Amino acid sequence: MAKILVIDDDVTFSSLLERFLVRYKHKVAVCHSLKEAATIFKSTFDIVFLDLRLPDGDGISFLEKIKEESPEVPVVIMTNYAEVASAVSAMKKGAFDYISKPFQQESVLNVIENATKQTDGSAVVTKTPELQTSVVAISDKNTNAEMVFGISNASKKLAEYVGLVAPTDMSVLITGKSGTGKEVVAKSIHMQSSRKEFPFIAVDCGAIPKEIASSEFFGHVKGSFTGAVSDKKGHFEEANEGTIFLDEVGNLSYENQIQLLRALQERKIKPVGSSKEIDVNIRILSATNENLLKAVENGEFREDLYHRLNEFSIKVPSLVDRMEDMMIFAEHFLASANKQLGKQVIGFDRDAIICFQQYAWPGNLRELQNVIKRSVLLTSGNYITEGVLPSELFENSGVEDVGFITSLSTKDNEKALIIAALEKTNNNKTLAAKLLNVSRKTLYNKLKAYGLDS
Ligand SMILES: Nc1ncnc2c1ncn2[C@@H]1O[C@H](COP(=O)(O)OP(=O)(O)OP(=O)(O)O)[C@@H](O)[C@H]1O
Repeated sequence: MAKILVIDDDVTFSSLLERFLVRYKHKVAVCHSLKEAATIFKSTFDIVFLDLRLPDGDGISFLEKIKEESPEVPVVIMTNYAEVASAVSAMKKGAFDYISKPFQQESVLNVIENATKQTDGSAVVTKTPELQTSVVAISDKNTNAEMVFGISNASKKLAEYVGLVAPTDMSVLITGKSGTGKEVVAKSIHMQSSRKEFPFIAVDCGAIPKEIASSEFFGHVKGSFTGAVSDKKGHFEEANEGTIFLDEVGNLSYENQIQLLRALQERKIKPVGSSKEIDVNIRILSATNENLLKAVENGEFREDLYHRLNEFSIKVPSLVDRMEDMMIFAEHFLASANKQLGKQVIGFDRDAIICFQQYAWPGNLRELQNVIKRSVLLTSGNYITEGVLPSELFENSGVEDVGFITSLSTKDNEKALIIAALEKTNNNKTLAAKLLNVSRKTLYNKLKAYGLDS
């Protein structure tokens, strides 16, 4: 286990590297500017991964500073292919080695092994406890056991809304396409609320036949109908003091909607066949992947119930709208697939990652999770390769552009993507701009900035 400092302003890249290193039990601190790096850096780090181009200065100057103050700390330069010459000159100035972006997982592991071998070990025992704590805190910020918070703006907004509404007792309607993680969001709201010690009961409203819905929700007494051989508690009573999550709430029959509304208004339920009312104190979270407002307009869903359920609404983004998070989720699903299947697949090779980036993921996170689990099962080597990915990932889904759009948001492969887009469109700038989802003007500015305008 090494203590590693990553200095890179590319948030996506540094987050991927951080997660990868943490998976290998390293302690990682990340900073995105030289100013931040200057405050956090101490000789107690075993290795520093340093980008050469930072917003507030040149990585080489920071390398020189480290070599002056703590010459024993190995510094690994991170470069684009185009910058290899600068990396070599950095090595002349004392850098230990360099890795190219996007990083090959094996190269990173090798460089760490070599770098830690060369240090004499004394640095490891001189670490301060305070540093260890702060480093762990940084590494843990994006995950908890079940839910991964991404780094995209859409994910940040989602986490913010969840954090805001969770401590209140408001009913929340969670919308979003199938497989985006609506139930995970509901659970997270429950776990961040004062009801977290009480039950979280998830009910799939789409799976309950309308004839038995009231018995499922409110329970029944023995003998109240054929088959009611004993008293049964309903979901509302089971969830008492806690949270009930009504998934696919749009599928409830009109009659069941009336019963549900009554229970919500009166906060009392009456089991089928019983004359006794039972007080319930529950919070309602519900989810739908349909347009419930349209169902209201069409008279299929009661407007009064809609407003009861929708005191606050949260939209969970589709995976294509949070592609910056994709590899974070992929790493998370890889770790759980390894655990479930007793395998030790290390990661994804470059072509597999590109394939992931160019696919539309209509089934969202659930599909990504399934693809990864299947791939882990089929992988006999250390890395998931294109060869084990299902064929639908290679079919032209019409969203090839999506890979470009999202990738373009990361600085380091921007130039390569622009070149690829120009090649693909035979140098037609209008089409290339369309493919990259930027305006022609933006493309011209970027061509100029990268010296591609000649
Ligand atoms: N933030 C997350 N972190 C980790 N895993 C997640 C996250 N969001 C979703 N998942 C996983 O993705 C899968 C789909 O999530 P979930 O069942 O919550 O989606 P959903 O939107 O409720 O789907 P549906 O509309 O089909 O009911 C689950 O296996 C879940 O564990």
